[in-house]
Order: sequence, then structure tokens, then C-alpha cells
Amino acid sequence: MTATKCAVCQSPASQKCAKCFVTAYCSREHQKQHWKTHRSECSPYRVCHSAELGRYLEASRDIAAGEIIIRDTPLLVGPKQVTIPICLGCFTPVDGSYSCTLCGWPLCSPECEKIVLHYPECQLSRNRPVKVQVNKFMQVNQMYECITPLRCLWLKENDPGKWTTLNQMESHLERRVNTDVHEVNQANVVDFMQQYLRILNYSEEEIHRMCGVIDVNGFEIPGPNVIGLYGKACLLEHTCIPNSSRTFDTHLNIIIRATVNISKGEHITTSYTDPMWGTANRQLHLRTSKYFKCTCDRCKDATEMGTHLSSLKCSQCPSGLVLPSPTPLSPEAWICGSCSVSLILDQVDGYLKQTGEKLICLKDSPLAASEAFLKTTTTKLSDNHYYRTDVKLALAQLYGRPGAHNRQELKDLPKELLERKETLCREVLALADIFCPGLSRIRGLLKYELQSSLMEKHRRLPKKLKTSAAGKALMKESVELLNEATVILKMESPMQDEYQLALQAESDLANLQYALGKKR
Ligand SMILES: C[S@@+](CC[C@H](N)C(=O)[O-])C[C@H]1O[C@@H](n2cnc3c(N)ncnc32)[C@H](O)[C@@H]1O
Repeated sequence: MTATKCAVCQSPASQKCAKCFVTAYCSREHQKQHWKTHRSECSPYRVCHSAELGRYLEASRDIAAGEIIIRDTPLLVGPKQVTIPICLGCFTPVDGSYSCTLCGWPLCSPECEKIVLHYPECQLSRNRPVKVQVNKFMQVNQMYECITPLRCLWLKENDPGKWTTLNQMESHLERRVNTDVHEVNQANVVDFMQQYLRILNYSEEEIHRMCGVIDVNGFEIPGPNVIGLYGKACLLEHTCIPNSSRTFDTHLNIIIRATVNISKGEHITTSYTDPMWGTANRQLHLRTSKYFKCTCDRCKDATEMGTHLSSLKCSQCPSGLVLPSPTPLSPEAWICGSCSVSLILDQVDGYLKQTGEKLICLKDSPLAASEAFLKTTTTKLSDNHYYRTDVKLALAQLYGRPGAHNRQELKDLPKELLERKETLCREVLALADIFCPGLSRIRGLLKYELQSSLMEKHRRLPKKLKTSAAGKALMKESVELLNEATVILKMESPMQDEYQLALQAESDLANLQYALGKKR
């Protein structure tokens, strides 16, 4: 990532731009000469290092919300470790009807055989006396666990620059040894590569290191079951209230944008987990897959910035909330803030596990089952509890969207359900404002849903009320929400459903503006 050649004359460079710390020069004269070109591209970040975080990114100047901070091409992309058989050229599911004529790995067509992405495993799998044979389709197949590590290892001989970048990435290998994940990788990646594919030119340690690099640094690309490794974006540190968002373009480049204004000197952060999860779940995910303990302000605060996203309701006193104590980072018990009643950890974990299982069953049930879940959990979970918020988010999006179990269109939704949609949108949006502030995807989605319910409410007003002060305020709020939703969702990748919603929002906005213009 760090340039070592002068950006002007390509000779060895000893000085770097003091703003971005990325572009390098051999002399002050060449730096001055280059400034006219460099000014517009001067990176808005610099790479820093600390004992706690390792490498991280800091804003080298003020960055405005919405600005692109990083646009990074992948070092490599490959299937996620756990996947059904997919084409190793275009990543669509395969059924075995076509296989690579050179190596035997299933592909979807002869065209995909020519896709360069497939070269690494194709070349490396040819040591076998007979071609690779895959027999299990449409179900998770462990044979694919070796593909992305192989694509990393192949760079050793074929692209030393990328190989160096991969080896600078954190693998946490020493912490993975003797864990379940290491054991599984030994069997499904190392042994499989050495015994089945007969690939013997990489050490066991190198293979395990690449498995670690993928787990710690890989970005899941939405949609095609694919993970990507990116040399710059991997330097983003985690916080539980991030100031950037990520999306991918159709070439699988990653795009990191500021979701809020970031001042010069502030760290640029992302979230490795879902910011709408509660602290215990975020901590568990970070500990077991990224190998660190997050100590951000949110994680240290048992109330999660006053939202009580993880709190329970006390069964012994009317308004008490039960919180992890003495700190959510290492709880020893859960204690009511009002009456001090104490619950042991196993009791809380057991109840949450049971409730989580009920929540999973709601996925294909009628919306009334989700409402019943909210009703029954109201005495035990805080109003904003993450389980309840998860259900509210789903309901906020599903009310007014026709589908299974006779789900109705917005125009047919009974008045009380239209109001319910509005309430749910507002409740979840208030939490997203705190945990995913600014131009985040979830806020864009919720703003779109909220405006649709307000617009429908306005449509149902009697004619004379439409032009009353209340009617106008309703329309004004809807238009503002639609505008904001369009701006946010338009930043999404065209591969994402949200982008389609952005196009819908844009067309709704144009129609609305036309209609309003006509009325004036
Ligand atoms: C994707 S890498 C980030 C770049 C990494 N710091 C480096 O030097 O290559 C993820 C790793 O960075 C470290 N890290 C990121 N965010 C952190 C945080 N908030 N607290 C502590 N460590 C963090 C952890 O070691 C984590 O496994």
C-alpha cells in the first residue's frame, strides 16, 4: 500500500505527502511540482499504528458525510468458507452439469473456464492423477473451504506484491492454534490440499495463516456468497458506532464512505458486527472471529447510550431495569438498577437463548405471530431490547408489502396497521440514529418506509384536510424523508436490493414534485 517510488520520476522516494502519508517523492521540488495533480486525489486518510489497534486509519483532513474515503480493488475474491458448490468463475450455484476441462472443478459454462479468477485453483489442482470430482450439490460442501486460501497462496509465486500485502495483514494465528476453527481448517483445508489435491508447496503454517487472514480481514460481499480481501479497506478499525459505511460496485471493488462528518485527526471506523446487536452478541462475535475485546464507549456502558438495547425488565419491581454488572465487558451477574435484585448469568443466558429460538421461528410466520412475540416479551425485555427491535424492524418493512399469509399492500392496510407501521419506523429509527448515525443503510431504509406510511396517511385525508396546516406538515415531512432516503440508498451498490429501492424512491420523488408543482 505504501508507495516507495517518487510519484513524479519513479526514482526511490524518501519523503511522503504530509497530508495523506501515502504518495511519496524523491525531493521537495517534485512534491511541489506534483501538488496540482495530487491535490484532488490526496488521500483523506493516513495509516497510523498503535499497540492496541495495530494499523488503523485516521482522517488526514476534514471529511464530509457522503464523501468516498476509499475505493479499493480486491487483492482477491473467493467463495465464503461455508458454501454450497458455486461456479468458481461467476459464483452462481452449480449442479455438476459442467466441469472445468483442465482441473475438474464444477463451473457453469465454458465461458467461466476462461475467467482469470479461476486460474489459481485450476493450476494448483492439476497435480492430481485424476480430475477433481465434486458429488454433493445444493448443500454445504466442505471441498470449497480450500478455494479462497488457495487463491491467497497462489499469489506467493504469481504476484509477490499482493502476497506481501496479505502477509502484512493480521491473522491472529497464535490465538487460533488449539481452537476448533484451527482443527477444522487442519482437516478441511490443510489435509484436503495436501492429501486430495496433492499440493505440497506450502507449509502448514502458511496455509493456516491465510485462513486467519481471510477470517480476520475478509469482507463478505452481499449476494453472491463471496468474500473479498482488500489491501486498504482491511485497515479500518472496528467500533460499535461506526462513522463509515461500505458497499461494493459491480466489479466487486469496495467503496468506503463517511456516514457522518469526520474531523481531521479522528479515527475512521467501521463495524465488524451488526451495530443493532446487543453488547454481549457483538462482543462474542468480535472475540471469536476477530480475536479482540472491543472497549468502545458503547461497550463499556451497560445502558448502551441510554437505549437499554440489552436490558431486561425486573420481575420484582414495577419499573426496574436489570443490567449486566459490574461491567458489560465482564459481567458477573445481572442486577436491577431500582431494587438491586440479582440474576445469575446462566439464568439470563438461558432465557435469552430460549427467546432467540422463538424469534427465529417467526421468519416464515404471519405478522400477527411477530406482534404476539412483542406482546409476550414486553414484561421481560426492555422496550428497546435488541430482540424486540429486530422484530420491529422486520414488521416496519413488511406492513404494506404484499406477500405470504395475505400480507396487504399499503393502500389496503387498515388504519390501525398503517399507524402501527409509522410507530415502528419511528421507534427503530430513533435507535438507528444512535447506533448507525448519518447516511447509513438502515436509516435510509427506515426513512423510506416511514415516508411511505406518511404519504399513504396523507392520501387518505379528506380533501379539505390535505391543505390544512397538519396536512401540509405531513406532506412536508414525507418529502423530506423521501429526499433523505433517496440520497442514502443511492449510495448502495446496484447489486443490492436497496439500490432498487433508491430508484423507486427517486421516481416517487420526481412524481411527487411534478404533482406538487402542478397544484401550485
Ligand atoms: C481487519 S484488521 C484491522 C487492521 C489491523 N489492525 C492491522 O494492523 O492489520 C482487524 C484486527 O485489528 C484489530 N482491531 C480492530 N479494531 C479494534 C478495536 N476496536 N480494538 C482492538 N483491536 C482492534 C484486531 O486485532 C482485529 O483482529
